[in-house]
Amino acid sequence: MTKRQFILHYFLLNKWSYLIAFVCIFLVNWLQVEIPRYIQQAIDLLGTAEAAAQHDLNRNVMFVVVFSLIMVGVRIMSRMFALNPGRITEAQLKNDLFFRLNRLPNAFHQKFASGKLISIINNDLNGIRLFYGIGFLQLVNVIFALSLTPIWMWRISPSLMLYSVIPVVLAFFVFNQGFIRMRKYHTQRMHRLQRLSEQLMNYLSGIDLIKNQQMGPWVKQEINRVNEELLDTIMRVTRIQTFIMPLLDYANDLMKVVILGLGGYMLLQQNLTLGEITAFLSYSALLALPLAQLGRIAVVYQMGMVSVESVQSILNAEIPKIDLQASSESESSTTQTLSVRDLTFAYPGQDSPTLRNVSFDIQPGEKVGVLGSIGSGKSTLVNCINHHLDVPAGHIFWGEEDIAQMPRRHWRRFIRTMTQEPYLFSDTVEANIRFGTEGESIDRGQVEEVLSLSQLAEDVSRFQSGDQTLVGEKGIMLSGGQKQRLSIARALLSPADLIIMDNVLSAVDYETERKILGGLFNRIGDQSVLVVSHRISALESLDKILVLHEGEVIARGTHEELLANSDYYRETWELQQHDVEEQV
Ligand SMILES: Nc1ncnc2c1ncn2[C@@H]1O[C@H](COP(=O)(O)OP(=O)(O)OP(=O)(O)O)[C@@H](O)[C@H]1O
Repeated sequence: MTKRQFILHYFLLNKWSYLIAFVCIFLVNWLQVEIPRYIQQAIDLLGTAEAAAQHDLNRNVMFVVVFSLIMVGVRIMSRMFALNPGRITEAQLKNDLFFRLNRLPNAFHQKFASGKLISIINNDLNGIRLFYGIGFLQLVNVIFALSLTPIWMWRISPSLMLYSVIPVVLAFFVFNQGFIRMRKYHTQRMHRLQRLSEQLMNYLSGIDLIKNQQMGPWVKQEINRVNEELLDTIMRVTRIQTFIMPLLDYANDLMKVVILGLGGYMLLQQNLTLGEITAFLSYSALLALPLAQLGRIAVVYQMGMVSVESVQSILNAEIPKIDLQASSESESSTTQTLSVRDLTFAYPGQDSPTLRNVSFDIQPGEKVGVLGSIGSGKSTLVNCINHHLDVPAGHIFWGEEDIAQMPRRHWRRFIRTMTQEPYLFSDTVEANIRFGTEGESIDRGQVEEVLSLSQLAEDVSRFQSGDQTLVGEKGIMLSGGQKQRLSIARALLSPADLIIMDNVLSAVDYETERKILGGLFNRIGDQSVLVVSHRISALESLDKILVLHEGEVIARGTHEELLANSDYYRETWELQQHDVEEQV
């Protein structure tokens, strides 16, 4: 979508509202220029003593009063219908952005820092709300005011009108120069706001580390630097604004001087009446507000344009074509075989691949383990299987279906991944377990069952409010092991055909790990499981274990077979035996 199409698309969302506002603004402006006409006639009738003139005078005064009252009502309506679309557009855009962000692949989120996204959603959408609300109202108002008012002035005296607008034309010229300069700074301001938000998010996420490592002064200095840059841009915009905004006011004052001077001279020459000069002055007053508004329109317009660009950087980000396909509603009746065939994967920009020629199958109901040292590519393999990473076609299959050709939403109905860094929401234990299952009929018994399967029930019973205890932001109130077990409980609540556990038990002791896995395998009889770990104790009871080393599968088999055939596996096992003995 181009910028123009974007603006039009959201404009048309509220077309009826804008249409009513347009008519109302026209009416207000028409009434505004009509009223001085009656005032003019009334003033010119003041010196006449005839009864007919008295009647005309009363009629003119009545018109002024009635028109003024109508104008109040229409003005309120014009504001309502012109300002509401700004709010509606902002709300609609928030929905559109969240929808898009939810569907964009991981590659997008890796490039776009969360702080920047938050700044776009808060600051840039603010700019768009003003653009579609007050921006529209003031623009239409100014167009009508600046076109209707001079026509009426022209009708009274073309020459006085031409002389009196000279100051305004000059002010416009200078104003335009300021407008061009401001555009650059408005873009800079939005980008610096995004950077500040990005920095703040970064530092707040690591606030514990910053305190522990006494990095406070350095962080303060960094934030101060970014803040100073932002302030500098804001000050530049303000300087230009303080210079050009009053210029338009001065132009209006100057216009009045011309009207009084030149108009007074014309009055003496009897080319104009007193009423006509009064009307002229009223018209010049009518021009004062729109001229002052021009400055604000310029700011709103520029902020709106910058904001549209930022929002478009999200809305125009490409969702992979495959994910746009409607996911088929059919559920698999039986679990399929997962086949990884000759998978080689390199991250973008990497010379050597992280995974090399990896091949294995997970049969329905089979429990498979992957053992590998730190950095051997275990998480990369998991993220290829669950399609977080863009895997090449023809290497990972679910039954006969190539997962690279499957919409991700469809694929994730069959697969559940528990990661080594569980994410918890700032809510209660129960809400975290139930998260994402709204609409499904899950009773308390099921919640208690998964709590006990993940060996968390005892911990939760010790919490002051049981499973209604608030876990704090990102689960700050829980230990690392409790967080991991809570994420296991969450994953167990919603069924899946293939469960992947990526190092999820690294923060629990060997005994708890044994209990969790034992209970888990009992419960998930027919489901396939892939357990990834660098601890052999988590894998030894599985049907098959793959040994991953520097991205390659260097051995495979059962625990006993590997002890007999793989030196790497045996040495790792012997080393880990000491840890087990220490914990027992
Ligand atoms: N997003 C990424 N972009 C580029 N390289 C990456 C990315 N993620 C991981 N890598 C690299 O890929 C290699 C394998 O990482 P991976 O996280 O898969 O290992 P792992 O076996 O899961 O390690 P650990 O046990 O520490 O979790 C590492 O060298 C890592 O630096």
